Amino acid sequence: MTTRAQISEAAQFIRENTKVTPRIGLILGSGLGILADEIEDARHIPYQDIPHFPVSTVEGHAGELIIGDLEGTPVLVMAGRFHLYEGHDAAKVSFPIRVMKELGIDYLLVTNAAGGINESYEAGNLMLIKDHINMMFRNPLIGPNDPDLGVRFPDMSNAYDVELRELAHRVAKEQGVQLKEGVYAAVLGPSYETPAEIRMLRTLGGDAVGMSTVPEVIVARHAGIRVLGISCITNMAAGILPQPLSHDEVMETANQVKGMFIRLVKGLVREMGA
Ligand SMILES: O=P(O)(O)O[C@@H]1C[C@H](O)[C@@H](CO)O1
Ligand SMILES: Nc1nc2[nH]cnc2c(=O)[nH]1
Repeated sequence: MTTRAQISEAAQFIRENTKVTPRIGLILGSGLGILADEIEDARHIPYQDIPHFPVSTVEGHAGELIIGDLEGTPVLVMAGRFHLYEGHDAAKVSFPIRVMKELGIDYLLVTNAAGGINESYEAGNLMLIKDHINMMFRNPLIGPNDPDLGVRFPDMSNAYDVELRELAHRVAKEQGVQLKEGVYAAVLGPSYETPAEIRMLRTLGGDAVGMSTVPEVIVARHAGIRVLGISCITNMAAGILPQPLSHDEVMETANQVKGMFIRLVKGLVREMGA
């Protein structure tokens, strides 16, 4: 159970370690941490130093908060995120979003590595998240609701902000970047899906599958933060291609598309921060 005292303690620690007031929060998914190198006047704060923060345990997740300037906008970047499959509960995984809200962040740009379910996708595509399907059977809002943090039953009908999505399509078009748009299905992991599970998720309307993002987005919407989500399709989901899935492939593909990913995110931050 996250308390306001824990949120305030973490936020106060971060304030003491930077003079920047961030406007946009970014979460960098597996293999996408390279964007952290683009932050100017960066202040690096390891997660283990921040009160009540978990620490990252997954390869491809650096495990530090970076606060600084990106394209003229003060940002707070999570270089490395937390996952349910690491053993954290959904409230713990999404605790950083509570802290971002306390620090005054209005926008969350969440990214992840995901498997492509939609067979028109291919590894290396970027997908704008238009909606999600929560197949984690977990919810970060379980338990007593603190009305100062948000309502008991938050609306999720525009979880992935339609205006921000229009902005993303405009920026991608200007950059000549192909940007798919689809539904992100979230599962617990850490095992990848069986081919039968991928067929099920396709039937349910999923275009991509991952193991994160949903707890963070639910808390962001509870807190009134506007959300934009981008999946890097790092592999085709199980059963589509005659090859096994691996985290190495996930990180290799993310590395191959990092230039396009960084350019798009910088363009988005420039527009969102304007
Ligand atoms: O943190 P994200 O969702 O980007 O990482 C994805 C999901 C798993 O953590 C990992 C599996 O390869 O990639
Ligand atoms: N669940 C899941 N997460 C991923 N992250 C990157 N690729 C995949 C995948 O195929 N399935």
